Amino acid sequence: MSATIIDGKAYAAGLRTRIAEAVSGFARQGVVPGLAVVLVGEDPASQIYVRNKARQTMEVGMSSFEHVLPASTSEAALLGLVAKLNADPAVDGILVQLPLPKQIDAQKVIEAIDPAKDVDGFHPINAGKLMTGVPGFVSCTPLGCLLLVQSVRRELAGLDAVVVGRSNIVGKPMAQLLVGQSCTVTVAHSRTRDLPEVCRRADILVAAVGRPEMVRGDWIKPGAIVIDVGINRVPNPAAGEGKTKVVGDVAFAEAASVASAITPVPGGVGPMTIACLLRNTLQAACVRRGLEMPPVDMARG
Ligand SMILES: NC(=O)C1=CN([C@@H]2O[C@H](COP(=O)(O)OP(=O)(O)OC[C@H]3O[C@@H](n4cnc5c(N)ncnc54)[C@H](OP(=O)(O)O)[C@@H]3O)[C@@H](O)[C@H]2O)C=CC1
Ligand SMILES: Nc1nc(=O)c2c([nH]1)NC[C@@H]1CN(c3ccc(C(=O)N[C@@H](CCC(=O)O)C(=O)O)cc3)C=[N+]21
Repeated sequence: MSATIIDGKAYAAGLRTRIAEAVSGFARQGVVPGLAVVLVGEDPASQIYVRNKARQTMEVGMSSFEHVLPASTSEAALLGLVAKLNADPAVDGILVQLPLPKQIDAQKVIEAIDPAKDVDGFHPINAGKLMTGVPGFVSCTPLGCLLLVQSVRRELAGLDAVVVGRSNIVGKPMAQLLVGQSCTVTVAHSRTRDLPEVCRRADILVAAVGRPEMVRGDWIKPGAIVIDVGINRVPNPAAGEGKTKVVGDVAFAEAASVASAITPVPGGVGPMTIACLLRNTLQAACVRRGLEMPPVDMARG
């Protein structure tokens, strides 16, 4: 293995420390940023994950408002809660955990969130701002990915970037951010012809597909920076019957022998997503109160 392993867990911890410092500064002025997280349904993995967010929110000194609703919740009831959170002055950021149960139109819910509190950056207003280069909220996962790329390479202008995946929450905003850094960006997806060949052109390869270890070592350009967004739970018979483990969308060991830098799963993009959520909540708290956003996004954590 020759690649630098990009330690997202450590970077995220550094980012949270800088956020906590900024929050304690604001606390002296009587300002406490607040994040509301809404979970619909009892999926145990999501519950653990939402609890994790709540813990990290409180650890940086922010208020956390957790709303866990039954899977049978109606769209109207969820829209009602969103309206209440929009109007609540103690709430700076609102995150409604996706996916939502099928009786609820997720797009309707996303569009109901006040864009000034949309710390996920999923509202069309914020997506449009990203596309047009206007400051707004940038989706947490792509933002975290960009910070990790920049932790190993500051200047990205002119590099060829390939993003595999075109979802609204990861692939598309990731591509926009890389265009913003003057990369030449290709967005690949399930209809892409000869995906391995497309990936081999990438100086920066971002895999956001949701297919365990799909990207192989021989798809990687020697010296490339590889960012693995995938979170896939797969059986792990080596650890015992019925045991599982989490793997990314990239075959890690193979890729690490070709790339110059690579993010692991777990411990790469995932922890950055939550840290960026807290970062965006701080931004929301600043913008809503006319305060200046402290510089928390330095390169190295
Ligand atoms: N680490 C983190 O913080 C986060 C991780 N994730 C993880 O990232 C992954 C992607 O998430 P998300 O964007 O929400 O997923 P989606 O399912 O919304 O999108 C997946 C994308 O991958 C494309 N795709 C699927 N199969 C192939 C294939 N065989 N070849 C090429 N492209 C393919 C799809 O193409 P098409 O559009 O043509 O269908 C689609 O654009 C998942 O593993 C998810 O768990 C997600 C969010 C946060
Ligand atoms: N409105 C909304 N916003 C989201 O940002 C959002 C969402 N809905 N729905 C689900 C996806 C997924 N996602 C992850 C965040 C952190 C980790 C994370 O911290 N992962 C750790 C642990 C992985 C594990 O062991 O399970 C790691 O990669 O090291 C993973 C996945 C945010 N999402």
